[in-house]
Amino acid sequence: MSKHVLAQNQYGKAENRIVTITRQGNEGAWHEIRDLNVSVALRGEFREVHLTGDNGNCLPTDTTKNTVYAFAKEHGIASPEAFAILLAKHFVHAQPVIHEAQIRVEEFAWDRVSVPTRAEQHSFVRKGQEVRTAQVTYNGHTGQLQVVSSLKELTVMNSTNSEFHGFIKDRYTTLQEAYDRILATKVTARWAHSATAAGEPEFDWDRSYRQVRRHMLEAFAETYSYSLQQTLNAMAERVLDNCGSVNEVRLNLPNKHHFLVDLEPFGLKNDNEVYYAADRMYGLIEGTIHRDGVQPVIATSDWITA
Ligand SMILES: O=c1[nH]c(=O)c2[nH]c(=O)[nH]c2[nH]1
Repeated sequence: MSKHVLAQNQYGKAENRIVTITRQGNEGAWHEIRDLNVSVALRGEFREVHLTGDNGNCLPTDTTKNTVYAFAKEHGIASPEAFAILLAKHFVHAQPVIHEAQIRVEEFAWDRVSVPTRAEQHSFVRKGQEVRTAQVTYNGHTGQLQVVSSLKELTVMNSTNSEFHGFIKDRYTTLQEAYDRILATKVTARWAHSATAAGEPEFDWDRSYRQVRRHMLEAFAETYSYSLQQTLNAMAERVLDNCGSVNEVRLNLPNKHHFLVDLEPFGLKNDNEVYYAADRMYGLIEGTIHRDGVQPVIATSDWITA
């Protein structure tokens, strides 16, 4: 007889990151997305599992994860609550040893990028304001005034119009070529203003910020992308083409990978609908684009993380 008591216990797979795309309208060009973080906790007859090593009552956490992704395909995600109810009932009804299931869902909300083109059908910006910053350096000897504006934490996604193929293949390459993938990134952008703009007493900094932000978003949404590097260049060029006061743009773009979940083992076909949103590792694409003849001033050594 043990002198210790196994009290409350529960287990399951936590933080299943899942993104779904539902295609509607004309040729499925109108995309609806849902972006969830789903955690499963099962309670029931798990004494043996803890005390003797007999796993006869143990539904693997891996299975709970697979169920989340398979249910997204089979039933869709109507709402966090509806999806959680489906899952909770499934676990309890499917396995007599499971008496209670608790499903926790976080949903990340997205707005459409509003652009005057059809890109709004598949381009999204995550809800919540980005962080705006400014760095001003004034040299008393030279009188030089340097203004670098920036934004960070601006997360964007294109649910189509992104491909990646034709890359180098060496003996370590396993990446498959992609002809329709999700392209998502959390933008950190810094841009340096010309000395003329910086010295202008009436310069409208708020307006300038809004313009730069809008042009970057529009370029992200409207660029049919063959790499995040190409999108980076397009975003910076759009700003330089439209914002006369900006001389230089530096972008740090983590490639927030979304992997198509293999649903074949469950007899389900994944038609680019259900994705696993990985938060690590991530590709990190960085670069500076400046006007010809201008000396770049923005630091290239900052440590940016996704
Ligand atoms: O847009 C991309 N650029 C890359 O350099 C790269 N490398 C990779 O594995 N995936 C991607 N995607």
